[in-house]
Amino acid sequence: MATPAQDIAISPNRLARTVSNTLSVSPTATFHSPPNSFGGAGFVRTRTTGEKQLKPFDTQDIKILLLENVNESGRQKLAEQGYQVEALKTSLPEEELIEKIRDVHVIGIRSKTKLNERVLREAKNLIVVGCFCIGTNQVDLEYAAKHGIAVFNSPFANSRSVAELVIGEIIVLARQLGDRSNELHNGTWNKVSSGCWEIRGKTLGIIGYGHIGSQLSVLAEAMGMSVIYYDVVNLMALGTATQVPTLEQLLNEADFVTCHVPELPETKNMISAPQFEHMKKGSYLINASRGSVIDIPALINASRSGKIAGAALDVYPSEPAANGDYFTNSLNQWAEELRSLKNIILSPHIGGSTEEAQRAIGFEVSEALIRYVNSGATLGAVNLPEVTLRSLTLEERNHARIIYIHHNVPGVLRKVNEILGDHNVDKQITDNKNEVAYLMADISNVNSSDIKEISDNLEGLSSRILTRVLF
Ligand SMILES: NC(=O)C1=CN([C@@H]2O[C@H](COP(=O)(O)OP(=O)(O)OC[C@H]3O[C@@H](n4cnc5c(N)ncnc54)[C@H](O)[C@@H]3O)[C@@H](O)[C@H]2O)C=CC1
Ligand SMILES: O=C(O)CCC(=O)C(=O)O
Repeated sequence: MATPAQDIAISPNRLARTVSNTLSVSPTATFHSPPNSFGGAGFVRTRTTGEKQLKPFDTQDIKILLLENVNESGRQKLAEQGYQVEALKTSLPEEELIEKIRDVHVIGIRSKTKLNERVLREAKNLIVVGCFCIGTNQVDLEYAAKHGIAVFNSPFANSRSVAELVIGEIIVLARQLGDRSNELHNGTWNKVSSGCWEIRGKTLGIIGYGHIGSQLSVLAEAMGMSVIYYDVVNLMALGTATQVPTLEQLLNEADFVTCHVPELPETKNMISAPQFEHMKKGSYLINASRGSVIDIPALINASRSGKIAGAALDVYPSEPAANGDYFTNSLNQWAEELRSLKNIILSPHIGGSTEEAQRAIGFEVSEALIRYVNSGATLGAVNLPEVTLRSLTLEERNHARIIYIHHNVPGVLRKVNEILGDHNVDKQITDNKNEVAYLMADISNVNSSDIKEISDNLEGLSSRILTRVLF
């Protein structure tokens, strides 16, 4: 038998074939018989660490759809696992998405693809969603959890990029640099200082002091700004920043107001006509969070009246699906009016679009997906309880990992353990989030015929949402 070190050296194709030592049962997937290698002399190890690599079923059977130009680092990592990966540069119209999603076990998206109930209902084989971004508002997280679909994101890999963009925008707005640049592009020299300012000594008001807001706070202070912030949570101030108790106070005091809150019902139109009233005359507004946070017609009025001296928007209620698409009134009815305003920076949702951020997100999210597909660990999942078990080792032959996602109702553990009762349950862990519970158990003394029986019995329980057996 090959030693683990020798196994590492085998060709990728052979590796992909030979690691097919596990199976998974989803509500609709057909049962995959354990390969002959299960428990036999041909059992192949893929790591040198003594850790046994579990695989859900033949690796080449795992189908992954990546949309919205997910970074190559992520695509490559997933492909290296032997999975079938299809990567598209754009998001898809809903009907096309529904056609495609029926077939896949894993989908990777960014902020544009809407995985709503209508779409997820058709995703019969889907076990996991990777949001290659921070925001997860584009996914119906509750529906996904109730159907055993885990959702992962990258909680802070692009935070710094957004914070740096905002610093740039503060200076560009204060100096009317966008307008000057446009004028000169059009052949007009217009050297002015009226209404142009240094940012030193000005007050930055940050709404939402999370990963991005707090990072921005540090950068802004380093540039000589005073920072105040408003957040629904009481949070430790960095540097000499100060938390203010109300949004109104922040709006009254800030020269620059910047929004870094998630898309929630409570943050919809958080800055609308009454809030513009509270802002200082000649102040500036920045939004690189979500398009729903600012009432754009109210912003257009505030700009036309001179209440605000400028604004920078990176996000919009409706955003084009692909590069090259038009940003016109057919997309947002006020688009052309917005485009005509003075000292308004409009960027195409690029807050997190840097090489550094996209590469890091590609690695981070693809790793979470691989971990989930191969070992069932939910660490970092945003909609399921976070559950993990230490890896099975190479010595643990004829062990299987049971993953049972179920409704959180009384008596389930007893029934599950009755089903697992003929085997030694080496380790078991369970946790719940809202109405959904996630159970992982490693059992030993399992042979290939037991696996189908265990799986069928678990699938027969009324509490079952999704069963997977990895070995
Ligand atoms: N333009 C872009 O490319 C990007 C945009 N984003 C957006 O930025 C948002 C913020 O990102 P992070 O800082 O990482 O999120 P975070 O979750 O770390 O911080 C959000 C903060 O907002 C606070 N908050 C929630 N509701 C609030 C309310 N009603 N009023 C005041 N504060 C409230 C929270 O308590 C939290 O401190 C994301 O949800 C995402 O939508 C994120 C990355 C890139
Ligand atoms: O880069 C993207 O596509 C989305 C960035 C973003 O808005 C996020 O990370 O939430």
